[in-house]
Amino acid sequence: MSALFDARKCLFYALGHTTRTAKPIFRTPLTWTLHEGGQGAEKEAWAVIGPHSMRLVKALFKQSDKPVPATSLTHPLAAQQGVFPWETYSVANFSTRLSSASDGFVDYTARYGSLRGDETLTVSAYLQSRAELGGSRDDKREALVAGVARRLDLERLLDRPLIGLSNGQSRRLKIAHALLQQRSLLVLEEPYTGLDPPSRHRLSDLLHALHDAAAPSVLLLLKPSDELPEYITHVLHIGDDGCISMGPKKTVVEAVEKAQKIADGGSAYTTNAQVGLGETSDRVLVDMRNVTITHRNTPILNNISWKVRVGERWHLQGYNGSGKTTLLSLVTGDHPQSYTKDITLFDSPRNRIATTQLATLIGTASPEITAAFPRSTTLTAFDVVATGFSGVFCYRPTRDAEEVERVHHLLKELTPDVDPKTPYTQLSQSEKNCLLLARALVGKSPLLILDEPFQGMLPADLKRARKYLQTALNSDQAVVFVTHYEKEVPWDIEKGRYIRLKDGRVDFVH
Ligand SMILES: Nc1ncnc2c1ncn2[C@@H]1O[C@H](COP(=O)(O)OP(=O)(O)OP(=O)(O)O)[C@@H](O)[C@H]1O
Repeated sequence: MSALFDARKCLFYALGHTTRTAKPIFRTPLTWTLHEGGQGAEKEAWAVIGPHSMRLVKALFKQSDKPVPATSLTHPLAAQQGVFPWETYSVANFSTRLSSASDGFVDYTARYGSLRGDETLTVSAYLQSRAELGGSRDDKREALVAGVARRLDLERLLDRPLIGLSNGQSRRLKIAHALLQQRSLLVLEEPYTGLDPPSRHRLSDLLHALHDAAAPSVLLLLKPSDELPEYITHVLHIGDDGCISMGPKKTVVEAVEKAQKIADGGSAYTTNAQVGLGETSDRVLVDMRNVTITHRNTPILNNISWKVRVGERWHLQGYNGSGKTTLLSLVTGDHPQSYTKDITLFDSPRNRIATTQLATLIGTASPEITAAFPRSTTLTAFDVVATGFSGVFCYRPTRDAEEVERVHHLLKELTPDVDPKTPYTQLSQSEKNCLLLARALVGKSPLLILDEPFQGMLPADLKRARKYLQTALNSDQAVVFVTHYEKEVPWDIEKGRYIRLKDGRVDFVH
């Protein structure tokens, strides 16, 4: 089998910058050959770790940065197939939801209501259309889609509307989409973020099998904090300084971990016994009694009763699709069925309290909000945090000096390297996530709903954010923290409260 690319002492320069005046993007000359399906001297399976990994992939395949010398980068497989190098790979990227076609605000609550027009597009129809675009022949298309749906455990979901898929389910669909393009290499950008542990294992097994059979070969792009799947044998690490180190997994990982410990003084996941716990009282902020939610005869939540009191710190857990986001949408008032259920919020029956008022009483951060936040906005970093006072998605002027100071305080604590005047769109994904967490915290709301708030954060940002949650919340603020990973919970989980959902039911609570 041919190599996808062959780089020999290759340096990359930003287009338009001469090699005389500019520094190379990556400081280390790259010598790396990626073979299909891990062929070669050893069967290699590679992961690239570091914030600029996608830039490296684009430089290698699209020459979006200039390779120097020009002869130092070749693409034997593309040459053999008579195609362009960028036609030999597809990318599955997980930073936006599938339904978000525009640059404006995406109404992430639409999934809870009655669906209209293009919102009714089903998983099955979507996959068929992607297979068609991927060039699959009519007579082969059905079988191809059925095979991909089976491998990604999507068969049960084929009749669901796209918009109804949970975060984890839509990730599997994105991988299916990339597979249907039938390229030689599948590049997955942070595929594990937001997946529950069994789904992670299943995905690793699938990627391993695909890669081994070169059907297609797989290249993973991961964050430094991600666990490396077992089947990965080799790692290429790009440091913040642009230096590249590469080789067998164990050697590279040990060296990187050592360097990181020295650089930032230890792990992000330390917890002292009492850190982060609030002072509880008997006042109940959220009271749900025997709540059941169905969508077109599909049961989503089943007979849920749950109370959240002042100062309580809750860890909410449950596998992908178990109903966590739906449960929280009843608390935030985003779910239309919340009006007709037995739910009391902040001492009022749900139908007596306006959703806009709830938005000021609850600070929320979630992958849905991250994906929905307008990308065509002119908002600056400062403005984005200030929208949190009213929980809105458009410019909201600060009212007084106290509000201005509060925004600056959070910017300093959570994004110290970001100029408050920087347009939101120019920031990295990790910086955006920190700002959206600051947005949730800015109003010091009595209730915080933090749904996987660390998703997409780089280790230094995560460490800063977690420390802030441990030390700077008011003791009477109640928090619901959603994560698949106990080590992310900012307080001592033995002392905090816990609720686990399974198939829409409360499976365990303490
Ligand atoms: N409008 C809808 N139509 C059909 N099914 C829906 C709809 N909205 C949600 N669902 C289904 O309800 C289930 C619960 O979804 P929810 O987003 O609450 O799960 P979750 O626990 O938050 O998952 P994740 O961890 O993946 O985010 C999923 O199986 C989802 O497909």
